[in-house]
Amino acid sequence: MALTYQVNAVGKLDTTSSLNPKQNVSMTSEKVSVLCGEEDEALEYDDDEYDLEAFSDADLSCEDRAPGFSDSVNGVVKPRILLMGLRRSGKSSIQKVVFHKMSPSETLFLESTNKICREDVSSSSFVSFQIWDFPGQIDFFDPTFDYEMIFRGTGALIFVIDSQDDYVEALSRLHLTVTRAYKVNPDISFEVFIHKVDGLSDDHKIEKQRDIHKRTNTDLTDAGLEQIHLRCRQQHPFGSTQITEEESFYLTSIYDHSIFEAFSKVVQKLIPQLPTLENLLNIFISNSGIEKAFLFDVGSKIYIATDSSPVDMQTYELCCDMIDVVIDISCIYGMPNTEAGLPHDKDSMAIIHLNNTTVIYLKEVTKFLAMVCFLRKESFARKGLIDYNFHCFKKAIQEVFDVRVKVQQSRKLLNQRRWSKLTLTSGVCSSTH
Ligand SMILES: Nc1nc2c(ncn2[C@@H]2O[C@H](COP(=O)(O)OP(=O)(O)OP(=O)(O)O)[C@@H](O)[C@H]2O)c(=O)[nH]1
Repeated sequence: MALTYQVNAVGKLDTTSSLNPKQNVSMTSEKVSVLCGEEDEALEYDDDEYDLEAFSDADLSCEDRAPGFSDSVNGVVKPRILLMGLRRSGKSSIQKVVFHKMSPSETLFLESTNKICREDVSSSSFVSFQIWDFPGQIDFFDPTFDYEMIFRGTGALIFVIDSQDDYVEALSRLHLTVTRAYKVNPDISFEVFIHKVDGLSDDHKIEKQRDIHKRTNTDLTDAGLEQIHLRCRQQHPFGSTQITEEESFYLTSIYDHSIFEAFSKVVQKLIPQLPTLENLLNIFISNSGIEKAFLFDVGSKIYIATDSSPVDMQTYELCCDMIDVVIDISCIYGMPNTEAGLPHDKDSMAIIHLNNTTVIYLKEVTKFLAMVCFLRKESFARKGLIDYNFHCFKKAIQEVFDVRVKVQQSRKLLNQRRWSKLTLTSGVCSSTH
């Protein structure tokens, strides 16, 4: 997919004119690749669905180890993220809003999922995983549901709880899911989305979060599984919410940015290069007079890394708004007759001056990643220095990519060798029979 749009949006944004986060421009082109039978055979479909029974040995043989970003059958690295929860808790809506740019109001018309929907999200080299959306009524005791196979290859399990409903049943289902999954794969990162919080007051939200957090961990301790302690978000003493490293409970809604921010944290936990990226961002901001920098996957508005200073929701929301502005402007005024895809290319950049002397600076890093920085107007006077440091940062990121590609290639080669050895041995066996 060639990206030939050019975006050089430079303008002033008044913070009082807030942008509607629900007006997203459709611009991603996600693909679904289905691994079928043979090792290197990957078919591509647009959104497909699979029966529980369809998870045959072929799938199992594909990913029967704990996944990493460097693990897969055809050499492409795809950790699994499972979306589980009771019926109508909002699983499909989350997936559609975050990865398909569906407007939240359209999710009202989504039909209930009755099969597992599996999708590849491969928008950048760093953001590359599979999402499996499970139907609400899944039964662990159903013999056709091979949960061992599913959990064995899973990186993160997101359990969605409808906060507007009674959550007693959801908590017992969460407990069952976590205990089963942990037994099969203790490396899974468990994430709980306390969802649909748009209908709750701030006090009510915090109260529910505390209650769910407490009950979940009490149930786990009672079951002798205190080692799976799920952590809660820290509330800053001055009211703002700070995002902590190890949290597992997120207050989410598809009607604001909370769902994107929560997904960002889930995805970050699956990126092995995260400390390197964070370190590079720290070096970059400290040498450039920048206050905060994010590395964004432009298509999904997931931030894959930021420097080590705390993130507050307002800053994150401003970044999302800026990306929307850039994409909207480039969709309207970008080069015509280009292929469908991200209207974002290597020359993309945008500068927004807020009326409180803050400048937000967006610059392309790779064709799918962009850096969004916050800095004071005075620091922006040294734009030349910032651009030079950014150039060095970009080079360093490229090196991280290169190392990853090399590791992937050598793993693929190793797999192929093992595979040919195996077929050779079985060929020798059958010929001696
Ligand atoms: N208020 C509110 N409603 C939401 C939110 N997310 C989803 N919904 C609504 O919840 C309903 C159920 O959403 P789905 O995404 O179909 O739920 P699901 O968990 O996939 O349901 P099953 O496929 O039956 O398992 C829809 O009407 C959505 O519009 C949210 O954040 N806030």
